[in-house]
Amino acid sequence: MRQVNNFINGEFQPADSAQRFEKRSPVNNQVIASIAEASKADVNRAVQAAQQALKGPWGQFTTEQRVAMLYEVAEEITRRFDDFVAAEMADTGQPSHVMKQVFIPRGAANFKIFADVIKNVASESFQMATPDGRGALNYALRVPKGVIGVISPWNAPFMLMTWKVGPALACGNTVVVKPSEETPLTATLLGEVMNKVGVPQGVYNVVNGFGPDSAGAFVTEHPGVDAITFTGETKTGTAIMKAAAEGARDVSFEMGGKNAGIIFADCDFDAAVDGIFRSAFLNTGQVCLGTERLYVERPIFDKFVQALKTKAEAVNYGAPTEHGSNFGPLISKEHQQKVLSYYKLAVEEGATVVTGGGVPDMQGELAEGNWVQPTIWTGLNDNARVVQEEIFGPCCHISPFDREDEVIALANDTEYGLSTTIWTTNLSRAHRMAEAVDVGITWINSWFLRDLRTPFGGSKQSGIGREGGVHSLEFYTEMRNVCIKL
Ligand SMILES: NC(=O)c1ccc[n+]([C@@H]2O[C@H](COP(=O)([O-])OP(=O)(O)OC[C@H]3O[C@@H](n4cnc5c(N)ncnc54)[C@H](O)[C@@H]3O)[C@@H](O)[C@H]2O)c1
Ligand SMILES: O=C/C=C/C=C(\O)C(=O)O
Repeated sequence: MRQVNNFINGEFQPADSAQRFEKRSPVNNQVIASIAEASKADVNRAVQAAQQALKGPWGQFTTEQRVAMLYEVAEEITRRFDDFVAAEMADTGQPSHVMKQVFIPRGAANFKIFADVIKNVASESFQMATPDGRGALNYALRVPKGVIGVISPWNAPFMLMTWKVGPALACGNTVVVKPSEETPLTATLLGEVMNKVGVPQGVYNVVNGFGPDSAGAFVTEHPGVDAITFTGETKTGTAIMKAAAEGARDVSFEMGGKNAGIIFADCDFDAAVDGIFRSAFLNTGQVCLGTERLYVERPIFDKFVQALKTKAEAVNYGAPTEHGSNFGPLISKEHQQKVLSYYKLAVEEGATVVTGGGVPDMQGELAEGNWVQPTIWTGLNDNARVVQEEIFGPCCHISPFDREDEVIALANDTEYGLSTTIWTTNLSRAHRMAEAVDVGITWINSWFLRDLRTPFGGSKQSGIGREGGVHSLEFYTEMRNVCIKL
């Protein structure tokens, strides 16, 4: 069985305490790896290594040298593409085409984009008048923040972890990464890449373990960690923010969502059905940007529900290694139980189950996997728990609407504000809607179409701060103003 160790100061090391935990496959719940569980002492060593690296060669690198190194990291990820695809498929059980087309290429892209940003960003400068008439010149310097704690989730592990490690390193910081306990494999593989291309020891460290009273809390509570970037559930973000308050350390948070999809009758119908099918069911619904509430203009409501149902009923369940499978399991038994509890609750709350609502009939060892059916409901009020709470499964509730102001109010009736996907051919309406829906990311006639230079993040309880392009620099660098009296 695969033995996964922590990666500290450029070395793969078992835990100080020799403690380990098991990683199970989502497709059949067989144990596939044994993971070293980092103790407080291990996290301490990782933070110290990261602090030392700031003072060592990495701290002396010019921007050009860092940029060249990050390009090499991206190229080595691409050279080892198949290893990353295999590791991520083993961890998540998701289909190979999703890994190959979206998640693993994004890992390499996340290093390249921030190398390009840091290479091209200009420094801000202001000239000012002074009473003696000679004036003064101000200019801003950007310096690394220090050791960045990276706490990442399981749903798109490599993409979401590198989305933070890329900019952190581009800006000259060092990192201590705590990947999700459910998906440690690609963060570990990245350690091999770092060593291969010669990233100095201590720049990239990985400690494995859980959240509270474990590696997650040890990282976020460590006074040597200068700032924390986190992707995960809103309630975890709340706990991490409390830890970050000690020492008044900065945070960047990407958190939960209960994203609304809005379909107007004038949309390109087939494109809208395809887009919503992806947004509700890609990655078995385990995408923070996914649609769990759908509002469809009344004239096309019945036709839309029927079209989405037909597509949902045509998925091919299967392990990623099985030919033709395009729909994977949920990440864990625990998450399967959570999603199924919402399937039950929907019925109790009075939903009409259009399709799904249970577990598919799987054969052989796959019967032990964390499968659920893609599920569509109608008929619930907007205040039903199923319409208000993030489920993070392959499911959505569809309501009809009649007026623009009505659907804006419905879309905004949530504590979250991550993203929305709006389908209409009326450009004026698209602009109006984009201003009115209170989210960080609005997609018009598309979903999850990503330009990595754009600001990415959520409003309300979906996030704090924006990452992407130059916006990442706000968090990953400290800005200093220099004022020169002329
Ligand atoms: N907004 C976004 O960009 C975005 C992207 C992906 C996922 N998400 C959200 O992530 C969630 C799913 O991921 P998850 O279940 O892995 O999230 P999670 O919050 O349970 O865990 C995320 C990470 O935090 C760690 N953690 C848990 N408790 C901690 C604590 N007290 N201190 C420090 N670390 C702790 C976990 O071990 C894991 O590494 C969903 O809510 C989803 O919406 C958001
Ligand atoms: O599941 C959440 C997906 C988040 C996506 C990103 O963070 C990204 O595309 O950069």
